[in-house]
Amino acid sequence: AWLVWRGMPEQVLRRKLMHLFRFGNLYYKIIGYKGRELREYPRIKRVTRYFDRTEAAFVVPLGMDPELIKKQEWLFRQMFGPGAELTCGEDVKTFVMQVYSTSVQPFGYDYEQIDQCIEKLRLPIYVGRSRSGDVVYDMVDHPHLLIAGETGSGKSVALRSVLTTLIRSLSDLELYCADMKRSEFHLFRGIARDVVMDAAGLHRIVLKLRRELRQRGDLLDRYEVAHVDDLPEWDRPPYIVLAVDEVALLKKERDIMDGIEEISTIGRALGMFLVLSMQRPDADVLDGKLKNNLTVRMAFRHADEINSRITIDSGEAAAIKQSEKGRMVFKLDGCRYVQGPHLDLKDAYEMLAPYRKHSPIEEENDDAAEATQTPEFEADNTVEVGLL
Ligand SMILES: Nc1ncnc2c1ncn2[C@@H]1O[C@H](COP(=O)(O)OP(=O)(O)OP(=O)(O)O)[C@@H](O)[C@H]1O
Repeated sequence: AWLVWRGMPEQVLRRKLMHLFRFGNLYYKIIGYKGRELREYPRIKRVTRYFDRTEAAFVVPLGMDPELIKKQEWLFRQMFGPGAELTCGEDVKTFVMQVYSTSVQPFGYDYEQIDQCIEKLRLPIYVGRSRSGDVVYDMVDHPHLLIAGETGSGKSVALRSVLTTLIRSLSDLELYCADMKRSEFHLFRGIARDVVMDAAGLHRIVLKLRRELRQRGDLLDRYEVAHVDDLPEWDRPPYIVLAVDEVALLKKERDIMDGIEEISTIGRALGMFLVLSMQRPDADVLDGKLKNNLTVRMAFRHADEINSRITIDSGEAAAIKQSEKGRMVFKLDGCRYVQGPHLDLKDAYEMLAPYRKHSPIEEENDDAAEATQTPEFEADNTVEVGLL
């Protein structure tokens, strides 16, 4: 009977969890009599089995830093497999670990189903499906997204689906797209305010957005509020999203990178958000402030653990198989495996057709005409100097 009891899934999970606490050094140390070290491990409150998952709740001992558990959450996936998800309760000391037996298969972008998930969000990002269900978040609460992964891992498809969802759900969104690879953002011509394919174009956009930041700052000051959402409706500016594909190519463009860093620092309260993508996470580009401000990360397959650590502070994105297209480690309040929706270019064109004001070809001609005129940023600089 004892052997049968020991072999029960609940007991196995309890033992494994205790094992993990011991080997991961997850305990509270007390120095006892004659300097002897006493260890108090987290207490497993319950283990429950459901048809699709097993759930364990544990409480950290009084005095133990819960961050220790959060920092080592990769250990839980190492021990229980990619189906393990760890969440922290509201009382800060209780954690719930769920181990799913089901796996997530690739799936297509289904806008009806996505619409249901994002109903109440102001600036909705549909990430995809994890084993526990659809993953969505509000960009207003979690600004600035970084998408990284090696070539062919699914970054462009993710960018396409994220921007398509935003366009479809906000009628007054101001979208700016910069495509350093010149391969993806033609889809948004005629919809976005501006679509540029080179550093000079992006420089112009960044100057414009920096000016907009200052104007919005003055507006908040005038109304004495802390966020654009608190402004009266008639004077509330729309949200702005700047999407840059392959931002690592801009690392030598100091002016542009400074502008992007400024948006990442003060953009949240002013309603300006970033979506940046890069193939190889570059420590020079992601160093310091910018990396800290890109609070949400989608890490598709990375070439090696070092790269993966730059993106998500853990080596897990290197463990995604090459065949697992669209699979990512999604980092927001911890990490979890998520499968992104597949949206191919033709479907995206059809889906966005009603939002297109004029054809991409017409816009290309407009751009060419604009390029022959005085660049906007030069004119703007003159006005600013005049004002000063
Ligand atoms: N979510 C997904 N589900 C299923 N297949 C996907 C998904 N995302 C991408 N793929 C497949 O992977 C291929 C490559 O994807 P994608 O073009 O997004 O890669 P990438 O990371 O942008 O590569 P590169 O950096 O070279 O442009 C796509 O053509 C598609 O077939």
